Formats: sequence, structure tokens, C-alpha cells
Amino acid sequence: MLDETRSFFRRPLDDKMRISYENSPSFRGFMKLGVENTSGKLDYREQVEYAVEYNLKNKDKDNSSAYQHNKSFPVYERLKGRNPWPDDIQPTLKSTTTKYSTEVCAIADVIRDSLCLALKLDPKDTLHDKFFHPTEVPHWVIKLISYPPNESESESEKSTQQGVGEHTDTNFLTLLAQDSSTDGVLQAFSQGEWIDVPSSSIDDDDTNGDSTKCSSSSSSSSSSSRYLICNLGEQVQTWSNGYFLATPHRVIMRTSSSSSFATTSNIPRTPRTSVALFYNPSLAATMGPLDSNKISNLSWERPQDYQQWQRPNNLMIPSVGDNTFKSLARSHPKVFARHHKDLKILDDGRIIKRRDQSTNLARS
Ligand SMILES: O=C(O)CCC(=O)C(=O)O
Ligand SMILES: [Fe+2]
Repeated sequence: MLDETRSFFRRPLDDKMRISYENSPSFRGFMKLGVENTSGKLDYREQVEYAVEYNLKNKDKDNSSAYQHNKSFPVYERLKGRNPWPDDIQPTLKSTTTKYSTEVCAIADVIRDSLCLALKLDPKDTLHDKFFHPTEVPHWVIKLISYPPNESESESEKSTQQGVGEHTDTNFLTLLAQDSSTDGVLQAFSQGEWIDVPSSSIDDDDTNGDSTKCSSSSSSSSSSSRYLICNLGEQVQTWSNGYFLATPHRVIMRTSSSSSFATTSNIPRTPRTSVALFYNPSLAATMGPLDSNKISNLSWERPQDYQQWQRPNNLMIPSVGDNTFKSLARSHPKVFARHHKDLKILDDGRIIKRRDQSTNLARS
């Protein structure tokens, strides 16, 4: 999967732009450098975003910008699009991504059930109805990402560049694979400090309790094990009443002067590559805090600052579908403005039809 991702990003910009996300009402496709921001600062990465493909009645639904999306309501129906695969230039991307996503979702299923068991709850009675709705499927999203190296040599300039700013993921849980970049590093905030998250084990026998180890089939690292990193998302935190905390994380790109490896070798600087699978309940589900009586027999103390990473203007709305739509629309305002002209996102995160707003205003 990482090899496929690297080959895609090595292609000329014109090739990549052929699957631009700007043509996709469901926010799928290639995003060039500098179109996304996190924590109010510009991220520095290129990415391709895909998601589960639904059996749509209208086959051309997502590929035609002429499609009248303002007819589909609830709004999350608009996320049910098709993926713009680069079949003519890299046909293996589709098959590899589809297989990888299926396998990683199976791991996510196990982690989801393990979280219930940790709360001494039966997974079937607790979360299954949110993921396995009669007509819906878990709404996974996959992001293939490339972070260019930080070329700045000057000590006077900032020694790090924001790959992606500090945040918690808005979904349920995320499983992430990354290559061993010399410059870029994923960091997680743990017990008051930012710590580096390794991409693979240095010693194959070394097991780290926080990570799942996968044996790598990649030709570039056949002798080591690559970690599949699990970040818990805001939905897990809300659902568990703060028993589990969403993992704050960020990616920083060190300069050549601060990257010890790069300064002591003549190895060319390469982009950092990662693949994040965002695992979600079905779009039709609602997620709220579970009945706290159900976990009253557990002895634990919720940290006082457990909501410190949640941005006040980005609170989770109970409809999984609308919450997912809101997060995507806020991260990608250009797509929102182009394809969803009939909608407006209120400051509290609710999504309304523009004409509904005038009705509401008229009423008040
Ligand atoms: O690239 C990474 O390692 C992290 C990406 C990430 O956190 C995100 O896209 O939400
Ligand atoms: Fe993230």
C-alpha cells in the first residue's frame, strides 16, 4: 500500500489533477499541496482520499458535477459517491487500496469489540447496531498522504514545518501505516509531552503495548515489522464518556539541520508517506455517550482536561453522517462551495438548507 502510494505521488501534477477532489461532491480524490488547514495553519501535504463505495442506483452520480445533489437529504447521502481511481495510469491502485482497506477494517472490527470488552460490555449489544445497520455499512475513509521534505536549511527559520497540525480525529478510530522517513515524524501527545511514534520495530522481538505489529510484505523493508498505529477518535471518547481519550497527534517535518540522520548522510531527502484508514460507524447511526450506569462498576477517574483537544466550534453532532459531512465540508471549503451551494453550516456545526435559514430567521 505504501509502495502504491509513493508511486502515485511521484507522478506529474497534471496526472494527479486528473482525479482532483474538486470534481467530487463526496470529497474524494487528489488534493494538492496547501489546500487544507488544521488548527488555523496550513498543512503541507498532498493526499488522495477515498471511501467505501456504495451501490448507487445512478452509476454516474459522483462523477457528474451536473448531478443535482441538492435533492439528496439527509445531507450525508451526498457522501455516498464513487472513487475517482486513476485506472488509466495506475490500475493497481484500485485493487491494492480496496484489498488493504478490507483487511484493515477487519482489524478495526476487532479493536472496536475489544474496546467494549475493556468496558466489560458485550460488543454485540453495545456497538454492533451502529456499525451494521440493515441497509448501511461502516463508513470507512482512506487517505493516502505524502509530506514533502522541509527544504529550509536556515537555523533562523522555524526548525519544523507543519505536516499536519495538532488535532484529534473526528471519527471512531484510525489505523495508520507510515514509512520510515528521515525528516517527517508522527507525534502523539501523551502525559504532557509530544512523543515520536516509530514506524517500525528496531528489534523484531520488541513488542510495544500500544501498537499492533504487522509483518511487512513491502519489498523495501522485508526484514522488519511495520507498526499499524491506532489513534482513538472523538467518537470513542464521546461514546465511552471519556473513559477512552481521543489521541492528540500531529506530523512535523524537521529541517535538514534538525534531522540527525539527514545531516550525517548524503541520502537524498524524500517525502514522508503514510496511509490512514478512518473507521466509522454507518452514516445512518447516531453516536452519543453510553448510559453511564453501564460502566459504573469500573473504577476510573476521568481526567479533568479530557476535552482540552476538542475545538469548541467543532463539537460532535450525534448523527454520524452529518458529523462526517460537517468535518469534510469545513476541511474542504472549496468543494463545499462548489457542490453544495444549497447548504450552510451554522457555527454550532448544524447543517441546514439555505432557505431553511431564512425560514428560521423569519420565525425568530
Ligand atoms: O500522516 C499521518 O501520519 C497522520 C495523518 C493524520 O493524522 C490525519 O490525516 O488525520
Ligand atoms: Fe489525524
